[in-house]
Amino acid sequence: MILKELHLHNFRNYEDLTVEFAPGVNVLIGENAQGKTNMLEAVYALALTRSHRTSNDRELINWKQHEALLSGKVQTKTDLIPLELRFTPKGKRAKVNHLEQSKLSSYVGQLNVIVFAPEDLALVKSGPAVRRHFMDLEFGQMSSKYLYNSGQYRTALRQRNEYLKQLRARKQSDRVFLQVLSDQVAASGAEMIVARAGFLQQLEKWAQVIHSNISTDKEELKFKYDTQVSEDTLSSVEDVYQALLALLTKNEDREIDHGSTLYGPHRDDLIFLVNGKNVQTYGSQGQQRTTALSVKLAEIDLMKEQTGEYPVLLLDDVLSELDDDRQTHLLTAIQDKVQTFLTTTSLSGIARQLINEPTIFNIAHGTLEREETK
Ligand SMILES: Nc1ncnc2c1ncn2[C@@H]1O[C@H](COP(=O)(O)OP(=O)(O)OP(=O)(O)O)[C@@H](O)[C@H]1O
Repeated sequence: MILKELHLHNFRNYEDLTVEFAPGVNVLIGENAQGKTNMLEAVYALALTRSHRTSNDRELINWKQHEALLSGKVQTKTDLIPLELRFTPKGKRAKVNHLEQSKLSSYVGQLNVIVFAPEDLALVKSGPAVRRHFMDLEFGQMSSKYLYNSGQYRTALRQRNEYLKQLRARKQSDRVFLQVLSDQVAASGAEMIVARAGFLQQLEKWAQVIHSNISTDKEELKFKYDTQVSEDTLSSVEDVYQALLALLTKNEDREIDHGSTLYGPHRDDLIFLVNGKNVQTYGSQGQQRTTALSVKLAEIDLMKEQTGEYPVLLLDDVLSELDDDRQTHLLTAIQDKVQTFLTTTSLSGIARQLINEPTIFNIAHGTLEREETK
């Protein structure tokens, strides 16, 4: 898919701007603090209704204004889809094809994006919360069912944690209600765990080939979904539900002492193994970067497989962080198939000759100008 046109109104430091993008590589060049990341953030927000770098929507609205508007046109193989997203002090409103969506989850999925920023290179090195966030974000874009279940799970988990705290403080004593909450956590949690295991299997298939190419066949990448339920239950929602419910029921007293839920997908992790060894603990910096890059590139292929369309790729200042070899792999993998937005302060650290006919935009003080091709 291609984001053909984007309109920003009072979004961050953009007052009012309409821009037409190219289907290939769009390079956004500018000095620091001019609005390059804000532009990528706008594309990301138009896709997912929220920012990739803040959870506070107020930050997205221009400081001097009360509302912001993003709109755009997405070209898929078959349709041209108008999208609109309004940020107001009362919340967000989203339209697809000019029709207001009552749930944001029915809006997400029209425009699929993958963002790759320097902090993503730390996917392997960081704590498990980063990898859980990665799974939820990417799988949520590919499956509205996953998005729905993870929302249900968050709500059930919050309620159960609150109730455990009340039991701990002896403000409540009803264990039957705890079981009702345990059942809700186990039901949506089981859906999430089985879906994650399935998606990871698919993603691993793509990532293995890419990793093997980048490492010139010297390394084999494998994924391990690290979850509290036994591996042989992972193909059945009912089996995972029973296993999770049993864990929650058996450990009620411990959980009341903790005042929080200790079992479920919010405690899971994803482990990357290179040649059989955990790359987080034993991998070199280079192996960790290759793993992160392989996973990101694999996502592109998986999204195409799952949705029938390539996503839009956002590369936020990431090329200069990669050596020539990895830059070459990245650029050859995406060119001529994935619409790409790439920010940089200068093209000098980038193997420019690797980019076929880039469309260059100069960004300064929240304005953007397309460079004429010579
Ligand atoms: N809500 C807002 N309203 C108005 N301006 C804002 C708002 N949020 C951020 N800015 C301004 O946007 C600019 C930062 O833009 P951005 O993060 O896109 O920088 P950048 O061009 O990517 O720079 P760098 O190369 O340093 O990452 C800053 O000048 C900041 O003051």
